[in-house]
Amino acid sequence: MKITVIGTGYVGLVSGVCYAHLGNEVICVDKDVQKIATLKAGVIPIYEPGLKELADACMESGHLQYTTDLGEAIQEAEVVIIAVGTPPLPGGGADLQFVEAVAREIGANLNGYKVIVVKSTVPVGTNETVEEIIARHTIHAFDIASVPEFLREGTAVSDTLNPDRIVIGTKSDKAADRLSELHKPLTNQIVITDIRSAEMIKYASNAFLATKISFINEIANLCEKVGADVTEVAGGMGLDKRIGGSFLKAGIGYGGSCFPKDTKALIQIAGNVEYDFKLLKSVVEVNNHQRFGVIDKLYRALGSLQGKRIAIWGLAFKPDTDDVRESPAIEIVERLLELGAVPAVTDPIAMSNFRKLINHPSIQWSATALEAAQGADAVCLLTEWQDYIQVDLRKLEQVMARPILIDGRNAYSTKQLETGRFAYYPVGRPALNNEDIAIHEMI
Ligand SMILES: NC(=O)c1ccc[n+]([C@@H]2O[C@H](COP(=O)([O-])OP(=O)(O)OC[C@H]3O[C@@H](n4cnc5c(N)ncnc54)[C@H](O)[C@@H]3O)[C@@H](O)[C@H]2O)c1
Ligand SMILES: O=c1ccn([C@@H]2O[C@H](COP(=O)(O)OP(=O)(O)O[C@H]3O[C@H](CO)[C@@H](O)[C@H](O)[C@H]3O)[C@@H](O)[C@H]2O)c(=O)[nH]1
Repeated sequence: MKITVIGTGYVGLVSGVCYAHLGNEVICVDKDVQKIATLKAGVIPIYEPGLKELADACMESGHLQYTTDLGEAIQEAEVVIIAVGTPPLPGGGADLQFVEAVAREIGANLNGYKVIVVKSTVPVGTNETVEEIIARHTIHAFDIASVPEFLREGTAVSDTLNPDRIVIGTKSDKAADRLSELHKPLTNQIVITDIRSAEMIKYASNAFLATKISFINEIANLCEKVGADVTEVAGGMGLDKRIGGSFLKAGIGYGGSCFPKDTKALIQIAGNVEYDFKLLKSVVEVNNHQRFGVIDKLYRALGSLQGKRIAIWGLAFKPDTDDVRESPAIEIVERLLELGAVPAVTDPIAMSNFRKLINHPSIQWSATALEAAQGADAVCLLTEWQDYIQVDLRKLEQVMARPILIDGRNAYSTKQLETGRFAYYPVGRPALNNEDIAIHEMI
């Protein structure tokens, strides 16, 4: 099938490469001239395991092309996929300007029947707006379909090639058949539904996963007070098939380009029809608060943070990505700076993206975990990178000024900790060797 994917971000690039890998003829388009030049040179502008190898092979086989020429790319295609960004507006709603601009371009360039797919995450009703915009600019027939994307960053290629389901929302049998044909090699689990339900499935899925995370974080906070261990609790809960064990890892809360944005957008979608989504508002509130548990524990361990060197391990919102969008590390580092601490930050690949957001003179940029920990009063693990989990704790203890380890991701086992004398503060599990100095009301 001839496919054009508009937008070569995490979703557009990964989807385009994977469709090409399946043997389709794919053109990936972006208006960012620099990005397309980089891609043409064989360099992948995002960190995503396995993507480069797949993209190289598809380029070599001639199944994948990159261009900035949107008009020609649209004319070449049987299926046009919109995968541009829908970033949050200041009020929390989704900014649809990129989607709408692309719709106008599609309308202006249609040269015959095509299936137009909206893969970007968009509020309910947006596909209908896209349809109207295209129709206003063309005399040609076309069908519209909502095919939301469920990939996760860091595992985007394997998620795309092995999806749990493909959702196709359309009122056209022809579009449903064509898109089922395209996705059949990936899964038998193809859900054909109406457009509005497809749009809602995406938001409801993200909101539900975010709810699981906030729920387990609340249970973790309670576990700390009653002396239970949240990892045991989550393990015991997750064995119930009705609950399921995934997305029950307590920590410093969710970040990234999707959960924070999509939960707020769904609250606004509800508000627009005078529905007060109380549960989801609480999910967001719990998440916003959860990250400051790290600061609270630093206070308990150290008292005043003025002048204290605090090593921050991990800046990305999760491992295996260089994405720092809405990473809890941002507000944690900002709070440390406000409190007069000296954050010594490190991340295997997200440092330069983080530096674009915060470049305060007090921040010590460290190349390795041990360098950040050198002379530190405490280490805070914020992203569970393998390198950090496997660090030699004996060596760590030797380089630190005080052996205090705040584990924001419950990444260390009790067995690992037996080797050192760390005052250890996990999330929702009993602390070890702690002699709390001060307990402050932080928020
Ligand atoms: N990032 C994820 O993990 C993920 C997963 C599922 C769904 N989504 C959703 O998919 C959409 C895309 O997300 P992303 O993270 O890939 O975004 P992104 O910001 O990484 O990439 C968007 C790309 O679209 C390009 N673009 C914007 N306007 C354009 C135009 N007129 N013509 C051509 N290119 C244009 C931009 O230059 C950019 O390269 C969003 O709606 C997002 O919510 C994202
Ligand atoms: O048990 C858990 C699971 C995740 N997280 C955090 O939640 C955030 C999001 O993680 P994850 O879902 O793995 O990454 P994303 O790439 O943001 O993917 C989510 O957002 C995408 C964009 O909409 C969707 O396509 C995916 O299905 C959805 O999982 C990260 O900060 C994680 O640290 C937890 O704190 N506890």
